[in-house]
Parts: sequence; C-alpha cells; structure tokens
Amino acid sequence: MADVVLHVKDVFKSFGGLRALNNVNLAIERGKTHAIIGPNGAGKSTLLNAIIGRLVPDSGSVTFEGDSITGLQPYEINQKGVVRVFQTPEIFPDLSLLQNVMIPVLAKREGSFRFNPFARLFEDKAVREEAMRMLEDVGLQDQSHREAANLSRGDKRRLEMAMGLVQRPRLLLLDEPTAGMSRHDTNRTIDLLQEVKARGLTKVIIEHDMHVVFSLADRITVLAQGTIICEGTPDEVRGNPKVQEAYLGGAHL
Ligand SMILES: Nc1ncnc2c1ncn2[C@@H]1O[C@H](COP(=O)(O)OP(=O)(O)OP(=O)(O)O)[C@@H](O)[C@H]1O
Repeated sequence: MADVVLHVKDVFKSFGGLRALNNVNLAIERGKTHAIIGPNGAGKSTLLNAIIGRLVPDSGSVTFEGDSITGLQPYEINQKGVVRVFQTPEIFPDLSLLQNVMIPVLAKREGSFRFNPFARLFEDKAVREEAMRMLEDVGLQDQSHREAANLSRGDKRRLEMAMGLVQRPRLLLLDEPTAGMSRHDTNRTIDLLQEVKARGLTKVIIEHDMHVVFSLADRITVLAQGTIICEGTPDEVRGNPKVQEAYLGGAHL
C-alpha cells in the first residue's frame, strides 16, 4: 500500500451559501510532489487553509502522519512539520538574507528567545552556521549580507524557500511559487524546486502556471467548484476531457 503522509477525508466547507469544498478526499504520498490545480475560485486556497489549520472544515478530517490535525491551531500543525511557503511575502525586508534565515532556525529551538532575544538573536554561532548552510543550498550565499528588500523576485522566492526548508519540514506546501514572476524567474524557481524534489521531500503545490505544474508534479488533483473532478498522473490529467472542459473551457493543457 502507498505510504500516505497526509490524508484529507470527506471534507466539506461552506462560506454562507457557497460550498467551497464539497466532499474532498486527498492522499499525499511520501516523497511525491502533488499539485492541486483548478480555475479561479475552485477551492484550492480553502483546501490548503484546511490543511494548515487556518480554517476548520465543517465536516471531514485531516490526518498527518497518522494523527488527526483537524481543528488544531496553525502553529501546532506547523510544529508537526507542515510548512507553507510563498502565500504572502514572509521575509523581513530590513534584515540581511542571513538574518532572515536565522529567525526560523532560532524559532524552532525552544528556549532560544528566553533571555533578551534581540541581543542574542544574530550572535549564536551555530544558528548562523545552520542559516548560512541553507543559503548555500539555495544559491544565495554570496548575498548573505544584503538587505532582503533589495532582492529580485526570483531571489526572494529562494530566500523564502530557505526559510521554509530550514524548518526541516515533513510536508512542504508551496502556495503559487511563481505568481507574478517573469519567465526567467519562473524557470529559476522550477530549477530550485527540482533540486528540492531530488531530496525526496513531500510537497503539495498550488500553481496556476501549467508549465510549472507539469515540470514538477508526480500527481495532480483537479478541483472545480469545490469538487475533485480528476486525480492522476500528469499524463492522465492532461488527457482527461472533463479537465479540459472544466478547467480551461475546452482549451488544451
Ligand atoms: N473567507 C471567505 N469568505 C467567503 N467566501 C470565501 C472565503 N474564502 C473563499 N471564499 C470563496 O470560496 C470559493 C473558493 O475560493 P478559493 O480561494 O479557495 O479558490 P481558489 O481555487 O484558491 O481560487 P484562486 O485560484 O482564485 O486563488 C470562492 O468562490 C471564494 O470566493
């Protein structure tokens, strides 16, 4: 049987009269990159928010590594190793790249903030080294002392990725990683995500750019109006007429 890391089971969520998730079932397999796609308003963000605890389903359950996480607070789910990156710019623009990556390293070390956090914050040698190694991993080591505000969009994504990866996620949720990017930056981000994929990390990706989806996904789930209309390999999804109809009004994926 497949090794399932995250299970979404029979999830419903309505906003007033609008059913945003309608009996959604999802199984994310270990080590796989699983894309969730669908037209605007399909329910993708609602589903992601149900996974990370930003909203609670009306009914149904979410299970991570065999434990129910339904109804837990976002920070509790994050502590279990479910990490989301990219939804909003989550970097600290006035800090250097190195300091940005040091913050999640410190945050995951319980007790680090106990004494006068700001004096100690960026002086801890071990924390600096861990953050620096992560910057090397994403190719930003030469810019570690730059202010984060001055980065290109593509490099900001690399920095956010470093801040996510340094938390040692067991499940990484990528929320529109290439939104608003140039083709050049999109391609650099695909390269970065492919490098991460090679490490075997389990990932869920929400993305509108089909080039990105088909470059990275092992499996794809298609949502339309809150309902899953198809789930399969990229080839199965690409060839499914229901998907072409619902997702792009008959255009070819
Ligand atoms: N907090 C909310 N209150 C009311 N309606 C909401 C709320 N959040 C989402 N919706 C509605 O639920 C439906 C699903 O929205 P959702 O944002 O999950 O879709 P999406 O697939 O992520 O869309 P997009 O690709 O445009 O981001 C939409 O009709 C949206 O207007």
